[in-house]
Amino acid sequence: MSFVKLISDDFVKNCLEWKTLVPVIEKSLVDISIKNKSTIQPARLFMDIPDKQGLFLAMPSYSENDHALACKLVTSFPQNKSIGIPSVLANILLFDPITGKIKAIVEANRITAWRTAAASAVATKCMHKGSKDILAILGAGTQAESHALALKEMFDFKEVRIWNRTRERAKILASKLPFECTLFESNEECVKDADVICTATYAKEPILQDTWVKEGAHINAIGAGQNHHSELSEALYRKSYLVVDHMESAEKELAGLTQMGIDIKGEIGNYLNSSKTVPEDVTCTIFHNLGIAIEDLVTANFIYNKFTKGQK
Ligand SMILES: NC(=O)C1=CN([C@@H]2O[C@H](COP(=O)(O)OP(=O)(O)OC[C@H]3O[C@@H](n4cnc5c(N)ncnc54)[C@H](O)[C@@H]3O)[C@@H](O)[C@H]2O)C=CC1
Ligand SMILES: O=C([O-])C1=[NH+]CCC1
Repeated sequence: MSFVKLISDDFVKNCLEWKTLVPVIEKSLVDISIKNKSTIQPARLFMDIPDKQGLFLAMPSYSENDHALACKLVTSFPQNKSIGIPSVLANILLFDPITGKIKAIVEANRITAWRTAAASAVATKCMHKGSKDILAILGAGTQAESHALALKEMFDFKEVRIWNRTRERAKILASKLPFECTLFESNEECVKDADVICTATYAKEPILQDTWVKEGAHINAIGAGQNHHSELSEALYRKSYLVVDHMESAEKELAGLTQMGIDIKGEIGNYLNSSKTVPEDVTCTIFHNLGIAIEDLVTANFIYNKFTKGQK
């Protein structure tokens, strides 16, 4: 009799390091941009849970190269934080790609935090050729933490700044990070002269304005659920060069932007494999990090392989 393997967040924690995860995520972003059916990922399903302001998402994907079939089931309940539970809770189901039989359930809270930040690190390296002295993070939750860790590790920023709506949470985040951070009362002051900015909140109104952002800055836009473009102002989009992780997903999830006539220039995988390049004269660059299933698949598969090796 065979059992479904259960892999906990504690096991995941011991497997993940940025220097190994970032190349795995980079390869997955290139693979998904090659439209040849060996990597399959439909736009994900969103189900609203209106009375809880919650969301349920189903994110299936398949990779022939990785010999893996997976589906992440993830919820986003922003009110959870008030009762001490993470807002985003995820599990990844891994299936045998030959038979379709389930083989493991991987707890994926940490995977979600880390694969998203790894994708932002990959995009920052690819899209931003300027200096990397000042990093500004708007938000102080799980994603803010993983982004601070990943980007500091990858680029060794001289200064890491944090702004949050409530200063208390920014202080808690700063106390957890293994390096010094500067806390800001104002989001405008926080991003002034920043080379790279990450937005990782549930803000439904823009928390980043075009006039605050210095020329040449790079922005990773991570937050705000189904309405993914609410954190940045329309004017900022208009003056920036916008790239996404997955075009098919963006057509759905960023429809509000395209309806305003804002052009999505391409998928990050096209830039990573040099089939497209970011022009040198752009004012600012934005990577819209929607978060895609193939990133979850490759990370869960990587963890599963470590888990099963340990059992032999
Ligand atoms: N792109 C991706 O792959 C992923 C995106 N997300 C999104 O990232 C965002 C953050 O997620 P987590 O860090 O897990 O959540 P969290 O609950 O740990 O942190 C949320 C942060 O948003 C701030 N915030 C909440 N409402 C706000 C508002 N109206 N204005 C300004 N700040 C506000 C909170 O103070 C907190 O700092 C969410 O929008 C979530 O949907 C989450 C996981 C993956
Ligand atoms: O990609 C992802 O896992 C998520 N995006 C928004 C909430 C969870």
